[in-house]
Amino acid sequence: MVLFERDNEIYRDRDALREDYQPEELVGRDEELRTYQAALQPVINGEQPNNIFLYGKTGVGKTAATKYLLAHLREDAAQYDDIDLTVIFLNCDGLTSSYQIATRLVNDLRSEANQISTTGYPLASVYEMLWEDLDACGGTVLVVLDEIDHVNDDSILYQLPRARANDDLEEAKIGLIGISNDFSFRDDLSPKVKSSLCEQEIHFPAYNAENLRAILEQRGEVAFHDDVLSDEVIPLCAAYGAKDAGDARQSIDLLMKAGDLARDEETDVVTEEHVRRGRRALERGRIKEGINGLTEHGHLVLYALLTLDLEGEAPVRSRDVRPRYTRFAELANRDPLVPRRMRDHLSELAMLGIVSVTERNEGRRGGTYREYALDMDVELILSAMAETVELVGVHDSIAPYVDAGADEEAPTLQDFSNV
Ligand SMILES: Nc1ncnc2c1ncn2[C@@H]1O[C@H](COP(=O)(O)OP(=O)(O)OP(=O)(O)O)[C@@H](O)[C@H]1O
Repeated sequence: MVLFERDNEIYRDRDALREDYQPEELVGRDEELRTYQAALQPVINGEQPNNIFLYGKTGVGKTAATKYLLAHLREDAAQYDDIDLTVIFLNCDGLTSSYQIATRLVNDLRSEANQISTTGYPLASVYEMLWEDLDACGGTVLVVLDEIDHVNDDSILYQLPRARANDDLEEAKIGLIGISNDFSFRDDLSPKVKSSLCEQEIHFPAYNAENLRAILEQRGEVAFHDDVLSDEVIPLCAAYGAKDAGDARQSIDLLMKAGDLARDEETDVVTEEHVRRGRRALERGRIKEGINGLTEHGHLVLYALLTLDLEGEAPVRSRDVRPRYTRFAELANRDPLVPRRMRDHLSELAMLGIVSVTERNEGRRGGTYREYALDMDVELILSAMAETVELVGVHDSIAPYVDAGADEEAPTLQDFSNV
């Protein structure tokens, strides 16, 4: 019996919609690419490279532009005998200190047999090794630090760009390219780091619907068979993308989700309806991830609000959520937070789009206050909160939603008269 059969009615190459796909051309980024290219020109001229700092929100093409231009730079540099170019690309996600970055760079420059341990050396010794290895490498070395805002101390951001001026390097010409989507990171840099790292700053603005359309058309052509996408699919994905955050990654994900839904249904056309449903599914995924990322008290506050909402009590003020939250915290064997901290959790839930907030006015003499209600469907929230429900018990109001056979061990709370 054949269980798996190849289905390629919809996709020509689905991988072209994945994060790791590097498009041959970047569309809608002409101006930024021109500035970036000019900033890299000294490398080809055999001059000391600029330090470059790229910033902009997530998914606006900072990494894609860097990989695209550096691939061309390498290729074009190869035709000049007097240019010896080395590029080291490091994503700083998971690397939080200058020490970790420096040891990674040393190991990237060394052979397998000469790797150093990632702990145990004084920072100054690691820098010494780094300067030696960079000089041994010689030529021009471009170090790209993507997601540079993960690095908590700025020592390396100061040391690397200034290594030559400080006489640490004689042979190698080093250029640092920092990439960040955290705007406060740039603003918080100390003046001395800012002046060396941000020699050339390039801002990548969010994409508008027209940019996103061009990007999606380019991807769509590679990923889908001809005539599979109905006319409204790409404009709709682009319009949603522009409305949300101008993030190309999010728009490409939406196009893929719509394609997957069409494929699962074994239809041979992707329609507007697939996009709309795909958007809802992705949204649910994001919310679920948001709930999963909350702390225990965040879950307890959400559980309290959920039960009040189901009992028809919402919109409800923070002070009226409190008794139930306190009771749930006690049942879970946790010390309840003070009211202000509990309110912070309600605000966080509102920021995630799980809870809606309404500002109310108490009339001429009173101040304003906020009321909270649930803004998400119950099953979705519950599916992300199984552990909390198990810890606290099943409140009467959620009983109809909890699969009876799913967890026979979970206690049921009958007596909520005091909360
Ligand atoms: N101008 C473009 N043309 C084609 N594809 C693009 C363009 N801009 C972005 N993309 C694609 O969108 C996705 C996200 O882009 P990229 O990773 O470069 O964003 P980023 O700005 O570096 O985001 P982050 O800050 O989250 O790392 C990638 O799949 C990339 O190939």
